[in-house]
Amino acid sequence: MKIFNVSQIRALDAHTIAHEPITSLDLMERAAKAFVCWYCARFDHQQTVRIFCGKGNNGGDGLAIARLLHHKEYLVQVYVVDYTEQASDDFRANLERMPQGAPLHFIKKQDELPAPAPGTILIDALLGSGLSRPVEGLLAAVIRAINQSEATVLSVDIASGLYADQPNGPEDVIVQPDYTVTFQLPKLAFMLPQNNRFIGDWQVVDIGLSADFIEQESTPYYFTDAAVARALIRPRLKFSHKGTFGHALLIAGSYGKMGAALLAGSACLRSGVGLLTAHVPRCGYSIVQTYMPEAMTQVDPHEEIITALPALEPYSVVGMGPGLGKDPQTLRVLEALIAQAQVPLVLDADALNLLAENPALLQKLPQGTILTPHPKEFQRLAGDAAHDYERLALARRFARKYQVVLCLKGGHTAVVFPDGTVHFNATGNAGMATGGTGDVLTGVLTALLAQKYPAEQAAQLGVYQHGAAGDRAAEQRTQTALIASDVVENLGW
Ligand SMILES: NC(=O)C1=CN([C@@H]2O[C@H](COP(=O)(O)OP(=O)(O)OC[C@H]3O[C@@H](n4cnc5c(N)ncnc54)[C@H](OP(=O)(O)O)[C@@H]3O)[C@@H](O)[C@H]2O)[C@@H](O)CC1
Ligand SMILES: [K+]
Repeated sequence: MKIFNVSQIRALDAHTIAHEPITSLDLMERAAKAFVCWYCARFDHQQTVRIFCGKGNNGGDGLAIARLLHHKEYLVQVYVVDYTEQASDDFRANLERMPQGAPLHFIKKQDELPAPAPGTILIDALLGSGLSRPVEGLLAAVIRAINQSEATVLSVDIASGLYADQPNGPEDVIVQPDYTVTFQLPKLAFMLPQNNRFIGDWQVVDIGLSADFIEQESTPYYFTDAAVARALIRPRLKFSHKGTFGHALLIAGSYGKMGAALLAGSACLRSGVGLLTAHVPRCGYSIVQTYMPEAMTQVDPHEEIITALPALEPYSVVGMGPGLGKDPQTLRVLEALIAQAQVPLVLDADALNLLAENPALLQKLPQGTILTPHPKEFQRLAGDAAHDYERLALARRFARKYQVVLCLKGGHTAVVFPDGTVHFNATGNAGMATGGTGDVLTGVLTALLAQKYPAEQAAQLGVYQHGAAGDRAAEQRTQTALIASDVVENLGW
């Protein structure tokens, strides 16, 4: 699925109106119906719905939603925030369409706001993607009141006050919804951790905007959902043998951190690799042999850390990083690996920290190497960013410059290709913010590269499946109880 910026969304809107063709008022009606359909599937007639409308098209949506819910005999109260004389044409048309007797209130001053009523549903249709400046005055007061209420808050298209494709200021007044129901395509703002409070559980509803336009319009931003991920999966053919699926080498673990090697290794085994060899310090020998009978073990000469690179000939991919530590001898191994590797690499955790401390190595990374930093590791690699949009720009430049695939881990992990395109991931949950889940991802990616998935597709599919396994684990266990081994247990596609 593509993600468009605001001017592209406007162009898509205009293209649909001109070429379907459909009037903008009918398109607004379609959007309102899609919202109402979503609403009615989740909320019953018991709760009063308070709909707060601005005077642009987002407010027009709000009025149309109010009329449709009123006809369905929901208990609706409509509040038009009358902060300006200006109003969009479709807002005005929908105001005229409000049925006689529908409870419609105009709010000109803050003291005309209704008293809070816990248990109500608030629909936020104040401002949509047309936001052009920080919210002030009466609108800001209404937003503050919405945020202070104990009601369930639903934003139409996007939380009022939140920019769809650029950073907000720290003092900006923005609705904090429980849900955002957005039209046709997700907004870039939904992907970024800094907007966490201003998104809630977001859902896309289809309003039939031009599929041709969406296909032809180019964008650097994409969303990897179930359909995209499914299309990436290669079937395992009947006459395959273990050689078909590659032989992975995993260099991981140190004294006290053998768990990282086990998590990465078992995830690799559960992700379809043909053969796995784990290269671990001597202290890890019986641990790996006992816990992962399916893997072969190569022991390092050193008891506690990795100090030697094994001969690489047998292997079709190398994953390095989980639980390594940063000893100078381990750095030598990483340097040798980067210099000698003729196969794809996955570098994670301490391998990334070693890279950050030795940036000259970045220039030497084989093309298509996958790096999987969490935000702190990325900061060490690429420097500071003032906000998430800047971090995204930094990530795109980094991936282009070093011709690597970056998996910038987070709520919607951003998989950045060497061409600078960004593929945000749909799956995963906050339960996965716990030690070891990153090691699991390294194992999954290593297995996919062993199976000859190109680095870009391995990253996109691996990140998706890792998150999906985490979602299944959270369903079984709850997010609170989820641990990294549960993610391994739930791998499989
Ligand atoms: N995409 C689609 O295909 C469809 C989109 N639809 C809906 O349209 C919405 C976008 O509509 P929209 O462009 O009219 O924007 P919206 O945000 O309602 O209002 C803009 C107005 O507010 C003003 N304004 C801006 N910032 C302000 C501020 N801080 N404080 C005060 N005022 C401010 C701004 O003024 P201006 O910048 O011009 O000075 C302008 O007058 C979209 O989110 C979706 O809900 C659906 O109906 C159907 C299909
Ligand atoms: K809104």
